[in-house]
Parts: sequence; C-alpha cells; structure tokens
Amino acid sequence: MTLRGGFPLLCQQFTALFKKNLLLTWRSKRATFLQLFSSFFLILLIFCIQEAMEANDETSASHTSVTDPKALASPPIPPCEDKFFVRRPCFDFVWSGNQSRRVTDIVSAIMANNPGRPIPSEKVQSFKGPEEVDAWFLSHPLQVPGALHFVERNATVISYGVQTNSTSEKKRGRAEDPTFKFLVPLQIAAEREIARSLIGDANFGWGFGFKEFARPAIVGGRGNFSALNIMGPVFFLAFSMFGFVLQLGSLVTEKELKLRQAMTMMGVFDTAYWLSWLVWEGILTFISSLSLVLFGMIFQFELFLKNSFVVVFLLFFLFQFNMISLAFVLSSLISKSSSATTVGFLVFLIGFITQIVSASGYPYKDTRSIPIRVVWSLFPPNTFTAGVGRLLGAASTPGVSGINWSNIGACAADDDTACFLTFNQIYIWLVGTFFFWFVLAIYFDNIIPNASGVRKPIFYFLKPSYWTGREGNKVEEGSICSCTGSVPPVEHMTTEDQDVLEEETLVKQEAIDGIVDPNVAVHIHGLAKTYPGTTKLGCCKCTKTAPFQAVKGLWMKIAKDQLFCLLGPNGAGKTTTISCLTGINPVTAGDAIIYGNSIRSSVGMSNIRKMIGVCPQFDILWDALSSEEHLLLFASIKGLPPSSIKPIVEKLLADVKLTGAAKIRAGSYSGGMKRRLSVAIALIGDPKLVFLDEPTTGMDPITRRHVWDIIQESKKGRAIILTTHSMEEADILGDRIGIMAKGRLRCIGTSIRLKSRFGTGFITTVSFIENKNDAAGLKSFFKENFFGELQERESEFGISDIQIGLATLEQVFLNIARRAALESATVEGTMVTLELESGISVEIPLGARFVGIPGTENAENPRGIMVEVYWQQDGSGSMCISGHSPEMQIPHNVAVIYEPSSQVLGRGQRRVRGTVIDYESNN
Ligand SMILES: Nc1ncnc2c1ncn2[C@@H]1O[C@H](COP(=O)(O)OP(=O)(O)OP(=O)(O)O)[C@@H](O)[C@H]1O
Repeated sequence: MTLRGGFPLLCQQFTALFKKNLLLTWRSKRATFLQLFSSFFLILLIFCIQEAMEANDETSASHTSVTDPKALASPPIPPCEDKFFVRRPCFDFVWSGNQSRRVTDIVSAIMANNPGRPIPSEKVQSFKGPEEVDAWFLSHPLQVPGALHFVERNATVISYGVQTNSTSEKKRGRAEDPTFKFLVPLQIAAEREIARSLIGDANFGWGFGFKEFARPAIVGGRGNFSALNIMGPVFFLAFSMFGFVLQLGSLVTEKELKLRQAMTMMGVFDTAYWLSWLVWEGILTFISSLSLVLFGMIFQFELFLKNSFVVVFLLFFLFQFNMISLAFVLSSLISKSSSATTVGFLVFLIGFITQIVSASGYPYKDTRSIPIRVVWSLFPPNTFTAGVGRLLGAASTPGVSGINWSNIGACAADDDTACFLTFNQIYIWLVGTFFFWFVLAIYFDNIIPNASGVRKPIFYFLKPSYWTGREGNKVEEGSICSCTGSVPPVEHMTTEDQDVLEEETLVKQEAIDGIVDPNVAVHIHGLAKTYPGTTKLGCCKCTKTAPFQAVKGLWMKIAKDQLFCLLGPNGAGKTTTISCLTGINPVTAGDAIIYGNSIRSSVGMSNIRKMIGVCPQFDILWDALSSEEHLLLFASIKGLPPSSIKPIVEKLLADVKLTGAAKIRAGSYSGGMKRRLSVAIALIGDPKLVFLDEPTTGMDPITRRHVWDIIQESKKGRAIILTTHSMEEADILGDRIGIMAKGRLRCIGTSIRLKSRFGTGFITTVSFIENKNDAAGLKSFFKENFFGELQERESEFGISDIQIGLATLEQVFLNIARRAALESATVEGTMVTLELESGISVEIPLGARFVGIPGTENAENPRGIMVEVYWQQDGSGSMCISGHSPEMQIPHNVAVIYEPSSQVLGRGQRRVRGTVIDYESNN
C-alpha cells in the first residue's frame, strides 16, 4: 500500500488531529461549557455587584433621575442616636463660648426651640473655645454629629461657626449625608436664635427650606461608578483562565501519557500537531470572546455598547488567543497534567498583581524606559488591561464617543498614558506577543526533554542541516537545567556463547564486506545505549546519578517473515533496544539498519517510521476516544489513502475482536481490550516491521490465545520483534529467540536450540557400592544403550510410548538469568545466604549454582563437599534460592571459578563463604 506523503499528508494529519481535538473537547462537555459560556456568569456577577452597589448608594440619588425634589422646611436638630454610626453616650451637639452669658442664653434657646423636640441639657456639652472642643473630639471620637462655636464680638455682632464630621456613613443601602442631615439644621437653629437675641424678639423667625436640583440620572452612571471598572479586568483575566488551564492540561496530558510520542512514532508532522491545536483553540476562543461581548451587550454595559463591537471583540479575542499561546509555552515546561491548575492559578495571580500596577498607567509614561515598557507588554494581561482601561475610559466619559475603527490610532485627550500606547498599538502588541509566545513554545518543545528525556540541542535552529533535513538524528538527553554527566565509553564484552559469537561475527563480516542480505529486515550493528547520569541542582542538595549502560553492544540480524522474540529478566534492556530501534531514544554507539535505513539518520528514521508499527509496553491511548477513533486517527497520521482507511479500520477491529466495542471509549476498556487495541494500532498500514513490547500483558488465557493467532497471522510478509515475559508465548510464536540479561545478548537461536543448549536436561543420581566405581562406563551405557534397552524391554515394563522432553524454555530463561546475576554478583560482591540442612550458613554470590563448602575437606573427600543450589525468580523478577541438592563430593576434575578472599566469617565454623564450582561445563 502506498502511503501518502508531503503536503497531502500534512493536510490529512491536520484534519485527523483537528477532529481528535474536537472530539476530546466535545467529550469533556462541562469544561468546554465553562470555557465558552462562563462569561455569562461573570457578566451576570458584575451586573449583580453593580446593582448592589447602586442600591447601596441609592440615597445619593446620583444614579436615578430626580424630577420632583422634596423640599425640607426648617429641619430640626436630629437626636444624636439618628446618626448611622455613633458611640454612646452621645450628644446632639457641643458648643463653645460658654463664658458669654448671651451665648449661653442663645444655646439654651436653641435647645428649647428645637422644632418638635426640645433638647435635654444632658445631650449637649459646652466648652470655652474651639481648641477645647477639638481636644474633646480627639478624646471622644464619634460621639457627636456637630459643634457650634460662638463669639460675642460686641452688642450687635455675634459670630458663629459650625463644625461637623464630613465622612458620610452607610446603613442598609442608604447613605447619610452629614451636610444635609446635621450641619444645615444646626446652622438654621444658630442663626435663628442669634437673630432673636440681637433683635430682642423671642418670636422673630423666617421660613427656611432647601431642596436638591431636579436633574436627570447621571449619564453613563454604570461607567462612572462601575463594577466593570473595578472588577472587569480581573474578571476577564479569570475568564481567560478556563481556556488557558484546559489547553495546558490537554497538551501536558498528551506529553505525560506519551501520546505525543506515539504520534511522532507514527510520523506526525509537528506542524500538523501545533496547527491542529491552534486552529481548534482559535475557534473556541472566537466563540468564547463573542459570547462575552454579546453577554456584555445584553447586560447593557456601556463598555460593550458605546465602543465599536469589532474593536471590543478583537481585543478580547486577541487577548485570549495570547493566553493560549502562553499555555503552549508553559506546556513544554511542566510534565504533569495535574500541575496545570496550579500553573493557571499562578499565572492568574501574577496577572492580577500586574493588572493592579497597570491600572495606574504603569509603565506607559515618559518616566519609564522603552525596555521596561517592552518587557511589561510581553505579558498579555498587561496590554489587555491597558486596552480594557481605554475602552472603559471612553465608555464612561460623557460627551466622548467610544472607540471605533476611525479613532483607534488617536490619543485620548485627557489621558497621558494613551499616547504611549494607542489602541491600535495594543492590537499590534497582542498580535506580536502571540507570535512571540508561539515561536517560543515551538522552540521549548524542541529543546526541553520529552517524556523519554530526549531533546534537540539549544541552537538546533542555527544549523543549516536542520532546515535541509540532511543531518544525523542529533538529539541530546537530560534536562537543559541539569549538568549531564559525561557518558563513559561503552563497554563491549566478548560473549561466551558460541551462537551469539557466531551471529556477531557474521553480522560484522557482512558489514565489512558491505553485503546486504535481501532477506534480512534489521541489521543491528553493535547497538549500545548508555543513559547519561545527571546532576540536579536542588535548593538544598545536589543529586547525582551515575550513567547507566542499559544495552552493551548488540550484534544480530532479524530476518523478514520472521518473528524474533526478545526475552530477558526485568531491566535486561529489551525496551531500551526497541526504543533505540524506533527512534524514541538516541543510540550511544553502534547503529541499526532497518530495510536499508540507518536509525542514526533523521532521513533514515523518517523512512523507518513509515514502515514500522509499534505496540508499546504501556498502552498509549486517550481515555475519551473509542477504539475506532484511535484507529482512524493513527491511520490518517500514518498516511493511508483516505478511501482505504474505513475498511482497514473495520478489518483491524474485527481481527482484534473489538468490533462490538468499536464505539466505546477506551477509558472503560479492560486491560486486555486496551492491549488488543494497541496491537491493532501497531498493525495499521501493513508495516514491514512490527515491534510488540509485551503485547499480551494483562490478558486472560483465551484472549491471549486469540492475540497469538493474530500475531501468527500477521507474521506473513513482515518481521516482528516481540518482547515478552511469557515463555509459552515465546515458545509458540518465536521463530528465533534471543535472551538478553544485563544489557547483553546471552543466547540466540530457535527454541529447540536454546533448550538443548541451556536446558538443565535430566539429572540421574547413581550411588556405587564400595570398591566398585565405574562412572565412565555407566555414562557411556546411558548414552549408548539405555534407550535401546528400554525399548527392547517395553513389554516387560508395559510401556506403550516413550517421549523425551527437553527442558522448558522457562528453565533456559532461568538459567540465563541466573548466569547473568552471577556475573554481576562476582563483580559487585552481591551475596546471599544459603542455609544448609547441616546447619551451616554459606554466603554465596547471587546466581551461583554449584557451591563448595569450605572446611569440609578430609581424607575421603580431599576437595570437600558441594551442593547444587536451586534458583527461582521472585515476584519482582529477582533471583532467589528455592532449595539445594543433597551434599555431594567435589569431583577432582572441576575448577573453582570464584573463591572469596576469606572463607570463614566471624567466630566458629557455622557461617562460611562458599566457593563457586564450574561443574556444569564438565558434566
Ligand atoms: N531513562 C532512563 N534513565 C536511566 N536508566 C534507565 C532509563 N530507562 C531505563 N533505564 C534503565 O535501563 C535498564 C533497562 O531498562 P529496560 O526498560 O530497557 O528493561 P526491560 O528489559 O525492558 O525491562 P522490563 O522487562 O521490566 O520492561 C533498567 O535498569 C532501567 O532502570
């Protein structure tokens, strides 16, 4: 099948990824609803706050029209208890000038003649002069609404002054105006009684009334005293956070779950990936900005009504789009999707603080330097706040028309800061910062390690080869903030196994001769992988990890039409080998040629990606997508012709028995169903080489058998590399098996070959009578005559059939794993204790099979006693002792392959260190 490439593939991938984004958004309806329409609740909230503020301030009447103002006629001095806030005991008024008899009489008259309520003497306090009154105020705060100060100048002139607290108080939505409520009645009373005293007529009086202006409600009342003015910018910032956090979460989830890596392995173009998110988020941002502006208009906010619709919408749209590109940048910096909310909160907090600073006009003044203005404007909430400020200013100034296209370049006449940042400059900034953050996001995406710890060099874009695509697969490992330790040279050890050696020699020779065997799919040439050690600088301590050699030089080839099974205990290096072959991890040394393409070349790797299928060790799936949607997506990414995708997906679903669950989301699948889906994904596009990393993990026996059938079927016409921990699986499926341990290939061959070479075979223990010991004769009898005679005497023993069973592959595996463990233990000194039935505790290297017991030598057994130790793997895959054979004498012809420096431990003979005896190669 010809896969699509170039621009048509880019378009196909873009469409598929866009659809994926749409589905993911659709499936998380609540979050999407919040992202799109939470503006309604925010605007409603601002509206309610606005209404509450207006209701709170209703007595000032500034927000309602006053057509028929009420006249107040000679209002009385109110009791001090009427004050909205007063401390008890309180006084109706205090006065000074009490050394004048005439003044004292005037005050008495004020108290007695107060309309409707004579004032009792205990509610009034007198002083000598104003200074005393001020001192009293300081020591008795808030105990009186006002004071009168009298000075008798001469017989015809009495001066007076009124003093009051100008702070207005509020109570249950009503405002208290101290001038009207306290000052005016005091003034009227003082003037009336002074006049009566001067004229000498106790009934002298005049009518006094006052009332407010009749006036319409203040134009732009909401704008002048506006909740939107106060809370708008911060609410709009909060609103943009929904999209920001969701986008950040989606991107980091795809990185964290290695979904991005899986798509890269399938050959997705970065351009298609980023564009698909950008366009989709652009649409969501468009809708959410539109809804916000419309809701603002519905709720009749001047900002949205007075300014041009397009101008307002564009500001909100550009700002939210900027926040999305900021989310792109931050997605490269965090590795856990659970951190998205925390990061969102931090960005909001920073935005909130900078908004407060921006509201003062900072830094768009001539006192601030251009670099400060530039840096400040890079953070989108700052420019946005400036923009909202302009819109609010234009909307709430009576007589000034709102901002529209014709005046976006104009400075606001009354605003100094507006000329440093006119409205069209705000747009230019928002467009510029969008591109700035977006380019930075792509740069960070390349230079910050991905889920496998791999990244591009910091200056990768300066290399011409990057743009021409002709360079080697130049990637680095480790964080840019941590010092990567030097990678030691790869330790190439000569293998002891004959088959492995032969394979290595053959591959090397073919490489030297330049022979390319057409029947071989993969040539592995000394592939080695060392994970670099890193030094992480924390705040309190510095953690160092040593480099780790996970694969130590593999030489082998894998034929076409063959299933090669890679076995090995945990940590053997199987997944690392697959990661290197699939381009997930860069190789440290060596190379691999897959259908003529080197994995070290980026061009080679992109060719390889087109012909491989990978079922990773852990399922890499979107919980919210169904199996059908997964297959459609990956088929499109792979470049299958659009017309062929549907039938291929249907066939794959049928093959892995997921047709019935095709429309069900993968999140609700069982472990086995997920594995089957992963296998189906690996088989998309008829790949010539398929990697199956533990494909049947977690499956029940029936499903596993079924998947084996699928794999058997898929063998035709392609090479398969399969890793597994199931020996049965390897035995049934593997045409060739390689067992790795500690990063090295320990054996290679067909199942039968391995069993015959590494199986433990049969052990027959024969005891001889004293003085008669013909062991050699017995061995030859076993080899030459035993089965012959057994067959001859079939009827005597009643035998109907004789089957010779070789050791199982499991035994071979255990044997290899044990040997690898012994190899490391003798180097690293890893010892375990073997408890003998005789009561002796023997310390032996991990994995030692035949162990000599020091101190057991005597005349009868000159070389002493030995036992065979039986090993098994525990739940974690580590070797552990399962038992030991009866004690037997050490034959004279065997060598000791490991002898500890000191054999006796501590006092006494009960705890010793055993020697390791090479009994296997001699018997
Ligand atoms: N990124 C890494 N950095 C450092 N060491 C690593 C890294 N990845 C793997 N290793 C180490 O490399 C060794 C080989 O790991 P690998 O995953 O290849 O083993 P495996 O044979 O696939 O094991 P399993 O059967 O458990 O999957 C292990 O000791 C592992 O701890």
